[in-house]
Amino acid sequence: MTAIRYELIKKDKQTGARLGILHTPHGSYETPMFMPVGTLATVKTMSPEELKEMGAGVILSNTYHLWLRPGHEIVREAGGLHKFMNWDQAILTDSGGFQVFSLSKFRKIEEEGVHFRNHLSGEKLFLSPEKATEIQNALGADIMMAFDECPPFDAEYNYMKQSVERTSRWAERCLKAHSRPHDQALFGIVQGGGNEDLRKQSARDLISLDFPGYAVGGLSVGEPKEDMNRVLDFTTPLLPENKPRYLMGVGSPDSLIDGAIRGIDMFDCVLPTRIARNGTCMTSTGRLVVKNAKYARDFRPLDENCDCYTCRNYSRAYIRHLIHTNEIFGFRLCTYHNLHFLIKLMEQIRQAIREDRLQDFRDEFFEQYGFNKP
Ligand SMILES: O=c1[nH]cnc2cc3nc(NCCN4CCOCC4)[nH]c3cc12
Repeated sequence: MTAIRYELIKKDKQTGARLGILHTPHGSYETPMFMPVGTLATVKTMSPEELKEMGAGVILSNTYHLWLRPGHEIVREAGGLHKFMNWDQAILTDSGGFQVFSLSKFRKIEEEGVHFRNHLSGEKLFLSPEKATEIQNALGADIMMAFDECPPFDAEYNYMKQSVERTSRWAERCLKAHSRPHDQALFGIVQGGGNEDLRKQSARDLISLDFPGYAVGGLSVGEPKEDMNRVLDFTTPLLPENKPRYLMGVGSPDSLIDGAIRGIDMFDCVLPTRIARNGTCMTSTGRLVVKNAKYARDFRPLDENCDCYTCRNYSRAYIRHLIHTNEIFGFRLCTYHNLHFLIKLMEQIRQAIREDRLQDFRDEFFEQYGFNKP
């Protein structure tokens, strides 16, 4: 018996989307789902109560960042991440591989692991599949990720092939090092860039190791959205229907819809929380940069179709004033709204799957939001 179980409820008749339930030791959640990112054991400016109020279920934290600060041993002594951050729902931790590649200029990849520098102090560090697994076992997230390499999307074919094969060997080492498989589900991460044969090889290798869930990695790294969709078109069908599929680092409204259409169940991204702190908000008619002077006397809510706490109680003029004066409450109001917007979008996607009309929903949403039609 593994820590999590994916229950397939129904498939959309118009697309490759599916409605499911992800059962975890900290609750069961409908999929497709969006997972807010709380890199340093907090979804920036949000309290656990506010996250629950808006319908957040699974949230993310980052192995690399928590390893550096406060250190995984402190989190272990606190009783694990759930206790430490007072979050009694589900948690997923990324394995640190992506952060090493995205944060550290100097890095040396060897079979054993990756040598790199602490992005804060410059001190030399080393992460291996075993170390990344030990850290995640100490953090105690319900879902943890295998230690992988996320190469550039346009990496040279032979490099990409070597990287996929090493990531598969690392995945097996993570499984062997994993000390709590009944409490924490370890997901494998499919790599291979934009190469169909390498994606097939990576999926085959990982499926042979029988993970309880699979992530599609190596995407949302700057490649055009058409490339991401093309890769998903031939990758998600390779993955077992009865296991969850997680597309890492994806969180714009169009990509969430297009990922769900291609059979993705789980998404995460810093986008909604990051742009909120810059005063940029997602609304049903497109992005709204509330700090723009044109909203100085606009007393409407951010989004007239939204019933979130922010939109029920505050105006664009007030939020603009807060962002303009660098008031933290302004960041909180925009963050609350953006996360609520994406969590509600996932509910609309799930309802469209129930009604076998996700393609129609995509067309309506793209039209209203202002995304160009395919
Ligand atoms: O292959 C991966 N392996 C393990 N973790 C990942 C995390 C990932 N996160 C992204 N993209 C995040 C892109 N963000 C979009 C918003 O702005 C910040 C970056 N792509 C990712 C790929 C991987």
